[in-house]
Amino acid sequence: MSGPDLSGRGTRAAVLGAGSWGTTFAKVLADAGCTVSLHARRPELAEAIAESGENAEYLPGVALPGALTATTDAAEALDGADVVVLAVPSQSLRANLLEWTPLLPADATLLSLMKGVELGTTMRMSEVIREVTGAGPDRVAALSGPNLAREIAEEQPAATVIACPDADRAAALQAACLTPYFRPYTNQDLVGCELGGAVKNVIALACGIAEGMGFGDNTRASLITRGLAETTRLGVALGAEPATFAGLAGLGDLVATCSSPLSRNRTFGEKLGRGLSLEEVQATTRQTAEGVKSCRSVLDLARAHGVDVPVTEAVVRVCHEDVPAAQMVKEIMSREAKPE
Ligand SMILES: NC(=O)C1=CN([C@@H]2O[C@H](COP(=O)(O)OP(=O)(O)OC[C@H]3O[C@@H](n4cnc5c(N)ncnc54)[C@H](O)[C@@H]3O)[C@@H](O)[C@H]2O)C=CC1
Ligand SMILES: O=C(CO)COP(=O)(O)O
Repeated sequence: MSGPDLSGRGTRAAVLGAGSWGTTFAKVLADAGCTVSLHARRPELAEAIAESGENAEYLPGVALPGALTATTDAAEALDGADVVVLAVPSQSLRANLLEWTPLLPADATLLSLMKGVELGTTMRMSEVIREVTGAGPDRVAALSGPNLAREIAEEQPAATVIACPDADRAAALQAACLTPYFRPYTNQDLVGCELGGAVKNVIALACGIAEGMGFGDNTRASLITRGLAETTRLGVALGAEPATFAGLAGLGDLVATCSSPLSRNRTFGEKLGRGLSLEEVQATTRQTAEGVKSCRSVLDLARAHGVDVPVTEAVVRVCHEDVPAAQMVKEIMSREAKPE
């Protein structure tokens, strides 16, 4: 086995980022038997979590387990950690990691929960992690799947994928977060799992826009299916396994996110579809809708590899080029007719 044994009790995990998903996944790890330190940026949030056993800002009403503590001190959170979980917005990962890298335990597994592609570099999150920390490929993993935080925090059953090129490391992570309500599968296709997660946010924005315009289930199903086709094309061009996109990190996450009112990306799109401007929608939410920024890096990545991604292109035009949603629909529906 190439990594440390993380299975069962005794695993120490640091979760960096105390938003919706970081807090929820910290609870999953604690429920699976790990000792968990959750790092929050703001002292008042860490204090409130410590005092009330609840992250009232992001997950009101969810009782957090006793094995979970919260701190604003990154060194304290990372001290002796076997697993370091990264759960900040994708575009802030690099800056955060520059600060945290000197504190990382030497052989800790670095697990990304993030679903985005870095603007400017078009790097996936695992690539940013490796570049900033210098960690080898066997130490860096990603978790992705149909995992709307609120549902998992309420212990509604869900499955997910842990992707790592090192199968032993993936299996150890699987054991560290397996609970009666959370079922992780392993996969060695890191590229496919990360891309599935990042691109589905863009497709969910498109589905939200369609919903906001008053369109129904046929439109959503068409966007999901053609969105999956373009995600798969891009993934395969980058070396991913096509089968990954039929799995939990592909179709599974796409269906959940494109259909759920809990999705921040879908909800963001819905407001755009109702006619609000990007700035107006941004003013209504503090939480991260990754697709709003990542649509541009996904498009850059696709162009760099000569891959056609019409749904992503349409989302970029509505979000960043002031193209009205109705015009976007006209453009997408008048593309050249072709075989499926
Ligand atoms: N919420 C969900 O249901 C799920 C989210 N994800 C992914 O997990 C990642 C984190 O998402 P959430 O926890 O939902 O986000 P969130 O918006 O709820 O929380 C983000 C956290 O990062 C912290 N942070 C650190 N540096 C920051 C900076 N420079 N700017 C803004 N915030 C900063 C914030 O204080 C906050 O605690 C995203 O990539 C998202 O796509 C993945 C699966 C499910
Ligand atoms: O990734 C998610 C579900 O798997 C969460 O989606 P949102 O970021 O759109 O809320």
